[in-house]
Amino acid sequence: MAETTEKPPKDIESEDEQEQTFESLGLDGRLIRALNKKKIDKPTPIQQVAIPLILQGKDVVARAKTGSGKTFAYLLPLLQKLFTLEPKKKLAPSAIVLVPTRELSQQVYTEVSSLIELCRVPLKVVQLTSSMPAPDWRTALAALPEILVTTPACVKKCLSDGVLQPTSIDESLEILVLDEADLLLSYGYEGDIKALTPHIPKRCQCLLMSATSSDDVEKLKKLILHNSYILTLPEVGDIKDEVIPKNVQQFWISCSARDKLLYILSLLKLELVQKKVLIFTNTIDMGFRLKLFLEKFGIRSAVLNSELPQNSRLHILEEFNAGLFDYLIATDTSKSKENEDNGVSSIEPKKSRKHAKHKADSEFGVVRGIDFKNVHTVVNLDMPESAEGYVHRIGRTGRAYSTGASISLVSPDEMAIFEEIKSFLGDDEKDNSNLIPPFPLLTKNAVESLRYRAEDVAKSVTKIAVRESRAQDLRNEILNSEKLKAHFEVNPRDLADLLKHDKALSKKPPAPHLRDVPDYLLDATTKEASKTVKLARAAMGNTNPARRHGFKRKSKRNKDPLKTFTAEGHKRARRGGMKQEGKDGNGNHRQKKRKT
Ligand SMILES: Nc1ncnc2c1ncn2[C@@H]1O[C@H](COP(=O)(O)OP(=O)(O)OP(=O)(O)O)[C@@H](O)[C@H]1O
Repeated sequence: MAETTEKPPKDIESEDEQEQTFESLGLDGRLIRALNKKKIDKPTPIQQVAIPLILQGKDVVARAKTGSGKTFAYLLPLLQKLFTLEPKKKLAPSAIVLVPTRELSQQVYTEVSSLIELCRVPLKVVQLTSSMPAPDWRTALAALPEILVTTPACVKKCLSDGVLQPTSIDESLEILVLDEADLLLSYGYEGDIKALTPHIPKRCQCLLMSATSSDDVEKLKKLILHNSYILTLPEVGDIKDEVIPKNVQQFWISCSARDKLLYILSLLKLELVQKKVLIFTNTIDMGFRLKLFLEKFGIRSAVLNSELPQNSRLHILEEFNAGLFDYLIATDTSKSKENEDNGVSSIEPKKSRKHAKHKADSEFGVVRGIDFKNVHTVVNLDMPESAEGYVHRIGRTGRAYSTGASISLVSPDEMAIFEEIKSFLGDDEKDNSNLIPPFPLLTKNAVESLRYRAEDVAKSVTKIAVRESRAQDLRNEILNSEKLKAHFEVNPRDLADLLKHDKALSKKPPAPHLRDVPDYLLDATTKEASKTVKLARAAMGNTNPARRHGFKRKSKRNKDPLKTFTAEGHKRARRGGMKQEGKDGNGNHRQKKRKT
């Protein structure tokens, strides 16, 4: 099999130079009008390259950074191809989109359904999930949908249960998409994909979309792509631009593990970050500990983790995306990590840990590929376990043409992974690239002004309180999940306003003196920083939740306080080699690492 690698034309390599339109890519007028209704009028670089090639019928392996618009890059030409297909009685779908998780399946399904509706074309799409009973699969496929969105495991089950006939697939299948291809094998779908491959007809156009390249993608290419012409869209620009979108500003804060709650409180309470905020923790218990802690200061948030029932997870995502709450605490670490004897997790009794393991959903993917809408700030309360995990977390902001920021709270124990991340991103000491500088808006004074209150409250969030809240939340969500199931069945795209996920878990309301930060506690620098962030938010049209739905097309560089503001603390930090931030000697540790 000959493999051809083509580079995209020079003029589309740089995002700044692009001038292509959806019309010039050859896209159908109905699709363009549908996109306009979604306020999308300019293709992203990956769309500019991939759409014409897919329209020409080529197999494409598209690799592009997170949030670069890969979903439309394949969905738009896929739909256009189906618009023009001869109508004939087909016993299997013409297009199958395979994704690694149910969340992604729901996301893609919603996107296709909405495009079909806006285009007013008589195409049918169905979604199959492993939680659906087999008779439901039969019913869904009996409606003879043109498009099937599902996971590889479901397709295999459809084949083995006779719900899908291999001969029908052979007759019908025109396009097969493997979305988030880099994850499919790591989610353990190799056997499922192998069960499908013998039935993929030679003429079927195959598309592999992924955010990172890996041996798994190579393996899939060999497994799936059997046309002689394979087109690989190579990395664009240098590695830094490729891995993390340019429009995301990354920062870090050095603090001890013990001070992490204090630091996040300072960031949120002093309003030094733009909302909406997505906060990552490595354990579910830490997620609940943070939620309870913030609640005491009148900051409401929701948690998202693998333990929650699927309907609740989908609904939390919908509510967050609709702007119904501003702070979402997500736990994305693997189950094995959750069950390790580390940190807060270790407090769980054996029985409960077993329960958590049992409950956690293997098809859950809180981060990878999920399109959190209009997240302006990602905070790593705990550092991720790998550089790849960091890239996927940070990729939840700055999607397509929007801007965003990330702040990583790094304790001395996490310096090693932080250094690994920096080197992965190409943060080179020698060329002074300083890709992840210290966060400039939070001064030592501001943090210290909240220390007493934060430490006092942190003590009251006991291990037992965390455990009880976690169990209570799970019970609530299981009940909610039943209601949501009925709700989704009747009205899948509506929002159930009555089921709020950011409800307070503690019985006592926050003490009035903790709700507001008294003026005398704030220094002039922090007041100015907070005012600037608020002004920037207003300038970016980010004050009214309804307006957050709009897509920010241009980065507002000059209005972004992170680009213009310099706090005293930051200057000192630079001069003093981070000493100002850490009693714990992080700066020294960092220096030492750098020399090696
Ligand atoms: N041309 C465009 N203009 C503006 N917004 C766009 C455009 N294309 C896609 N988007 C929006 O950008 C966001 C990110 O797109 P998408 O989810 O397809 O990214 P992705 O490359 O698949 O990311 P990931 O690798 O994280 O899955 C979505 O909200 C999508 O609606």
